[in-house]
Amino acid sequence: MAERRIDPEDGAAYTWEEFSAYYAGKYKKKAVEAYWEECEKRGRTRASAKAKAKDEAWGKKAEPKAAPKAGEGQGQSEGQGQGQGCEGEVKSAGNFKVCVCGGAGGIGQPLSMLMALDPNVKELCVFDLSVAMVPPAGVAADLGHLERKSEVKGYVMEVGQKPIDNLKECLTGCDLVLVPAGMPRKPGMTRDDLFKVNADIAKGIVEACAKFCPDAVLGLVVNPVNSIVPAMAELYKKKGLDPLKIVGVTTLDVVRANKFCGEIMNKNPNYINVPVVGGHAGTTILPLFSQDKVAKLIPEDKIPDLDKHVQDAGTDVVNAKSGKGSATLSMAYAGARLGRSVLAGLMGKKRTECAYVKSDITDLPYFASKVQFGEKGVSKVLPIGELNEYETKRMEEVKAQLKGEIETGLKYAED
Ligand SMILES: NC(=O)c1ccc[n+]([C@@H]2O[C@H](COP(=O)([O-])OP(=O)(O)OC[C@H]3O[C@@H](n4cnc5c(N)ncnc54)[C@H](O)[C@@H]3O)[C@@H](O)[C@H]2O)c1
Ligand SMILES: O=C(O)C[C@H](O)C(=O)O
Repeated sequence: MAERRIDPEDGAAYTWEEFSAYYAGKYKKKAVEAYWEECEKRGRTRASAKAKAKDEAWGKKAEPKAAPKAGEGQGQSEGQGQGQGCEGEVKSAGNFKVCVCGGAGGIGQPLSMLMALDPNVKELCVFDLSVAMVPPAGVAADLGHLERKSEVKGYVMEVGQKPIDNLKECLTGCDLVLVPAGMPRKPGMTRDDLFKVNADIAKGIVEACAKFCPDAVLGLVVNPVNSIVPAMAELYKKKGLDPLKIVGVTTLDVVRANKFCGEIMNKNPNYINVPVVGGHAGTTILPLFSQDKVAKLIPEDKIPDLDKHVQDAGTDVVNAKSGKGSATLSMAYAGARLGRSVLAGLMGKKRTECAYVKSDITDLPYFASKVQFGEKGVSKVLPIGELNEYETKRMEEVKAQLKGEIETGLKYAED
């Protein structure tokens, strides 16, 4: 039987013939060969055997790999279907309902587009306020013309109303709710300055999710992530729900670390995956360059500046946009990367991404680290791994800063 290898892009196993045919024309032959060499060898997994059997039962040939690699992110796959039953309540591919709250905003529109393009999304709900720059129904009508199977619906709410009174149809049945609803920074502001206004916005949405889609994974993009995630996760806990359904989206830090590392090392960032741990603001952002096979070759004297570049990247975009918002397009890209991984996990294909969640891997109750997504959302919060001397020192700074930001969130949940 021909050898199959797992493509980290979608976690499925392919023969060299399938793999090279898919990437031919997208990448040079040498790059495809190098990528194949990096892919884990594996006999056909239970999940892919199952998918094939299902396809045959439908009289279909196995579908070609669904999404182009160029311009799209890659979650790391971990032993697709192995050690984890694919039977039971696992949802099948292409059947997910996703909502983007704040879906007509700067991040919301491109994020909605990327999610509408995701072959696993059957229904996409774009929710926003009537004062949004475009009516959500307009965004939905526009996205509804993409030649994809996803059905896109718009939901609008008047300012001052409550999501819990308005979002029953929108949220019921959702598997994933992405939340870029809230105010962005202007030059001179910290993310913390957004706390009160954005926590109130997030609370309204989270309360509605608790009622209408308590099993959904909630990806909170809204800042300050370091405080809003603890606040919302504690609210979930109080309602008897799983606080690990609340996931702080820190994928953009990973995307930036990969990109900047690729620039320095003259390598394709698609082959780099630097874990970024801690939190999502200033010094709490800690890229672990020592843990990636390309990044660990960066000369030691270049690390402090590169680390700072990743920490400051959000502020650099805020300043470059001169008062007209913060990162939107790169954030949408990063959010869609996380979204794809969450949906893959729900389908029974484990994926690993960094995210900021309730955690016991340090002495802080919330922390960003590698997280494994599985059939119910977060299935494992993975340990930080080995740190070098520089990273060990930085970790102390991270914890000192993050502690206070977590407390802000916990206090909000108490009040
Ligand atoms: N986690 C990250 O890495 C990251 C990266 C970039 C931006 N952000 C944050 O994402 C948030 C959104 O940024 P943006 O640039 O898209 O802002 P934006 O102002 O362009 O869009 C926000 C949208 O949220 C909507 N909104 C406000 N209140 C709402 C409510 N109660 N219900 C539904 N929708 C509501 C607004 O109408 C608007 O359309 C900001 O808080 C920003 O700081 C996070
Ligand atoms: O910097 C911001 O305010 C937005 C976001 O957190 C980012 O990192 O780009």
